[in-house]
Amino acid sequence: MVMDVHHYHPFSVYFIASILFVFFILYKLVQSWSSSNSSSNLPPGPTTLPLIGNLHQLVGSLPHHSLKLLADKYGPLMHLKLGEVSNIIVTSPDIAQEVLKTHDVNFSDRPNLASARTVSYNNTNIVFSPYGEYWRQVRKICTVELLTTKRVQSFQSIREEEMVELVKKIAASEGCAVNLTQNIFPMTYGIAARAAFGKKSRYQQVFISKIEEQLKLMGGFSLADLYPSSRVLEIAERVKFEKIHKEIDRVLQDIIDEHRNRSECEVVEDLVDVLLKYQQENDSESVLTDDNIKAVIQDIFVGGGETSSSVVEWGMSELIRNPRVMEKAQAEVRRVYGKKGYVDETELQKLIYLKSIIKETLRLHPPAPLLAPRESRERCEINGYEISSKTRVIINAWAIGRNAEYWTEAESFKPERFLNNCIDFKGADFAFMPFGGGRRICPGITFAIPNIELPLAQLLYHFDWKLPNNMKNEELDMTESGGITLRRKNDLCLIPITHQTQM
Ligand code: HEM
Repeated sequence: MVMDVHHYHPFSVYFIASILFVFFILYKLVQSWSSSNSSSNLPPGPTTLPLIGNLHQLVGSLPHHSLKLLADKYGPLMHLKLGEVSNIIVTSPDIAQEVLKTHDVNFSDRPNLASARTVSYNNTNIVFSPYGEYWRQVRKICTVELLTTKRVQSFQSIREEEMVELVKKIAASEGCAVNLTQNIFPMTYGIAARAAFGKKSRYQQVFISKIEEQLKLMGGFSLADLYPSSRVLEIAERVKFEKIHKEIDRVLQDIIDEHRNRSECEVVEDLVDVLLKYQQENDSESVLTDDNIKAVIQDIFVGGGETSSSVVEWGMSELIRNPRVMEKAQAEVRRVYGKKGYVDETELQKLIYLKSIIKETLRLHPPAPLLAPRESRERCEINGYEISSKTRVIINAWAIGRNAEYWTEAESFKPERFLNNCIDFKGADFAFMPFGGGRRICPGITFAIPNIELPLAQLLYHFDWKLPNNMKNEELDMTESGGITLRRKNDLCLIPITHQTQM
């Protein structure tokens, strides 16, 4: 009996404590549920669940797909709670215009994401730096020194050299299946690397593979970004990236040191030189640290390599699936370059049909389907709904590009829709914005376009193409992969047949 009492007492204390704890959790859940479902003036959206909000509604397919399905039900301005964070999802050109034009300044911030902090040297790259003086400064250096039309033209010989290598490699596999994906990505990265840190660096290959590894880790939603109040998740996120970040950092520091130590006469100025010069010349207040420089070089490298390659890859995929378009494009390229006998940059302006093919590819396969996340700085109203400060903004450019209200036969690949009109991707047409819009629009458009036009023109001029294993054109798999950019899930493998040019 005595034993029983002794045994019973401690148990009952734990028991009561556990009951109280369960009640406390239930109370918190109900509280968070009712607060997230009660605000009357939020944009419409599905009911949120305790703790996870609407996360369960994004499970199972790629985020831009599930967000489109939800928007079909709840409208083009939708509210979702993802984890503990309020988001608005924009799925129409009108609302995109409100965000990117009418309220441009208010939505020019980026959220402070745990997943980005380590790799972006504490948000000191261009993409993730908060809207303000530092962002203005680094963005300006890059646009003025690297991304102007004149500077981009000066990289012409780099592009042409890399293309010759590509054509040679493909021609060597005449009649056999070639993995185009594995040829295109390194080539475009090679161009970006040479523009950013000069003549082929001995670090180039290792840098490319490390960056690809890092991009894979960055794909998908990160728990730490969904629950920013959790210190544990934040630390876990940092640990996840620490090893790869250290490796990349070592390569970048070597590149910077190598640039510092070389003699002036051997220099053809590249981005690293420009940033180092800026570092030396400026007063201590606006000086760039080595970490700032590394953050910016990474931006240019990833922006310059990853996105343009995926457009070339999707463009070739669509051309194979649409033989009529392929023939018309080949006829144009072969007519324009027929006399010359080779493709260079001087005639690219004449490839009107190819340009419309690239626009159509960007409409259906924007490399950044949800652009880059934004965050509101202050409370504001859109369409009569209240958007509080620090709300994250996701613009579903992929869904807007496929919206049947704005595009006829929206799911079909029809480059002709871009002929004889001036719809462009420079930020004025909110139904078509693969490069985003407003003051944080992609600054790399001028750099990107020749990196897409030139390889496509080469591939169309030199080769006819067919699918391996007697596959029919329409059977080509077009599944997308999840990740930071919208790549093909499976590599694109095609058989090249060298085209005999008639002089
Ligand atoms: C087809 C090629 C490309 C596509 C589709 C693309 C797309 C984008 C998008 C959607 C954004 C976010 C814009 C926004 O928030 O509204 C962005 C930002 C950015 N892109 Fe690109 N990009 C491409 C090529 C490039 C290139 C070649 C570079 C540099 C050489 C580059 C550098 C950047 C940078 C630095 C930002 C951050 C801008 C800021 O936050 O102020 N991009 N890009």
